[in-house]
Amino acid sequence: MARSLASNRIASARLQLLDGTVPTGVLPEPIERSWSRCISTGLPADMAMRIEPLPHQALSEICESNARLLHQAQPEMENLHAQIAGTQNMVILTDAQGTILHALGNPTFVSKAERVALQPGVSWCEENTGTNAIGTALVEQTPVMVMGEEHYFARNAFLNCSAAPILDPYGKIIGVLDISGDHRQPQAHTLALVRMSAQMIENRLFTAEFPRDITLHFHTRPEFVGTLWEGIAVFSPVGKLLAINKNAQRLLGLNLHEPLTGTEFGKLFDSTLEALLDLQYRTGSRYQTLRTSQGNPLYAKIEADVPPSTRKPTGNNSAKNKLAESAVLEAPLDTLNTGDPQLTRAISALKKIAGRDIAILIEGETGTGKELLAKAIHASGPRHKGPFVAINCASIPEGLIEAELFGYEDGAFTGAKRSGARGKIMQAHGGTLFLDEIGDMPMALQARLLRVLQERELTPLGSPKSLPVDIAVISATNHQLKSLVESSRFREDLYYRLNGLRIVLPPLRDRDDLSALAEQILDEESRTSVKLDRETLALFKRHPWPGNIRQLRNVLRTALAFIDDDAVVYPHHLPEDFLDELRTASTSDFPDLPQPSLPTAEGQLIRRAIAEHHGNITIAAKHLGISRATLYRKVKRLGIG
Ligand SMILES: Nc1ncnc2c1ncn2[C@@H]1O[C@H](COP(=O)(O)OP(=O)(O)OP(=O)(O)O)[C@@H](O)[C@H]1O
Repeated sequence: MARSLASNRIASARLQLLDGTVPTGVLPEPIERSWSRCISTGLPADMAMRIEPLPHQALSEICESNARLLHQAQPEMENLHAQIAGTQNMVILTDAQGTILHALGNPTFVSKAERVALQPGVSWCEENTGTNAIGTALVEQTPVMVMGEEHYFARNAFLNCSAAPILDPYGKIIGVLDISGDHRQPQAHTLALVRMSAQMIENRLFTAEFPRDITLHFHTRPEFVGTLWEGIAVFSPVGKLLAINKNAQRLLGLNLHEPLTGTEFGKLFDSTLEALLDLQYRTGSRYQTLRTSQGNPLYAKIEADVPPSTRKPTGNNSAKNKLAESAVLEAPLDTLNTGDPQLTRAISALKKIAGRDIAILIEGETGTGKELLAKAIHASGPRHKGPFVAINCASIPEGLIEAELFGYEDGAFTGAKRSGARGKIMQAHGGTLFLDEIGDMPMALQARLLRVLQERELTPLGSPKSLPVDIAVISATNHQLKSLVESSRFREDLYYRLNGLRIVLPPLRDRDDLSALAEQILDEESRTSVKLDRETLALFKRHPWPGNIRQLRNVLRTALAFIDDDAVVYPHHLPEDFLDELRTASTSDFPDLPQPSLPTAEGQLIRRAIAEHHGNITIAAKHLGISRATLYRKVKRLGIG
């Protein structure tokens, strides 16, 4: 019904178009503007267009001058193509003039004559081809979707197209990524997919452009650093901005159209580049926290070609102190209290012992927020100006964990850095050491750790001297540590040392505050106010949530990419994995669950997560907030090799 109303509206709009006028308020705004532009340039809407691809030589020259774009776009196009394989769609890349450089997919959905339009060398600029996603995205400088008869020329009505401009690191449009397909297919998620892939290409262009400068990857949430949503800014060694991506401009609250090149680091952040690099040098960590010039917290990964060991700390103490103060930015304990009674009790117990250096042990399933809680405890206590140093005992190879924790002296073992290294325990001096997945710490190290905790001093590998160390210890585990003690896999004496106060974080399925938690996450994830539909909340309440709050965050983040103008998350916005898990968990309760529809943005995220974690499915699954089994199933279904 809605469909036929829409097609009646567009049919009558087309009749007016043939009379040379554009109806107002009938078409989406970018289409209306584009039709008006086409009319004002005298393009006749009923013109019988001839498609003339560029001759081979001219196309080769254009491809050569766009080699950088082609090189960085190709892998993302292949990813995208793998996801839409089997649907009637093509992935297309054009240059900044709208000329097709590369197209993937077999356009069997169109006639031979129409196929010509989708091949390399054909121009889709608005001036020649009228309203179309590629040309209109170039003029509007924003992602655009053009459906069937919204195309200015009737001969292009066989297509539904979604296109997003691709910007170079200096903010200039250098091309367009587009998915074009059969106009009879639903296109609900295509624009989001294209937008995400264009962003990935932009991030690749960034990294490739500045291999030898100082690059900051940052976000307001630590887990977003290194993802599609991260902000990237590149600085010269003297702290002048060389380039910045759109995400970074948004995160820093900057005007997207203002020229920014040359801006001083200190104008964008509440610190100097020198101080940040010093902090990296002193802590030995590329991951640092800092604030925007308006005081908003950010998490950053620093990529500097200057090896930290060759840098000397500057004597600029005020800048250093300013940064050290801003190094702890976690939410205080109260913000984690969203109304679950078990958590309320835990937070009240934690407040009572604040500042008493009682070792805290946090138990809870994966993704229940153990690390977030540890950071909040640190931020709420008297050590909050000191460092918070986290170490994941499960992810460091057994042979390296000792050196990581205790540090080593110059030449302690082959392959060690000549200058030696401070271990994580020493890095946490004056602050908090967070031992994540403590249950996986090898037995031999448990004895050494126990000694440090008892004697409050440590001896680096290869050193004859002990050094005093002042740390608060918080540990966390997905297991019940007591049962590891009972099966002799964890030392009892260490267990009691670590367990001054035991906090058990409830799994999400048992929490009473799911709705409040989801709202809080939506507030954090979205710049505008977004609501959960009643049915969505009902589905949430029935879901087993094996990935807990991490999974909830990922589900909401994906859904946000797909929501419509009414800013409400409906069940059909939810990702496939979530619905799959729900179907498995409650087949009879929800016969109306949205049916699977490939492609979704999930495939994209999964590929990225697997690549980023070098094929490690366990860590990729954790990063995505889904179980290993679900990830394997998904990988198989999407044919991700
Ligand atoms: N109370 C909360 N409010 C909002 N987001 C939360 C909350 N607790 C956890 N999260 C989010 O869930 C994700 C996982 O949190 P965290 O890393 O602290 O969990 P964890 O229990 O330490 O996980 P793991 O055991 O797998 O290391 C993060 O994205 C975090 O931001």
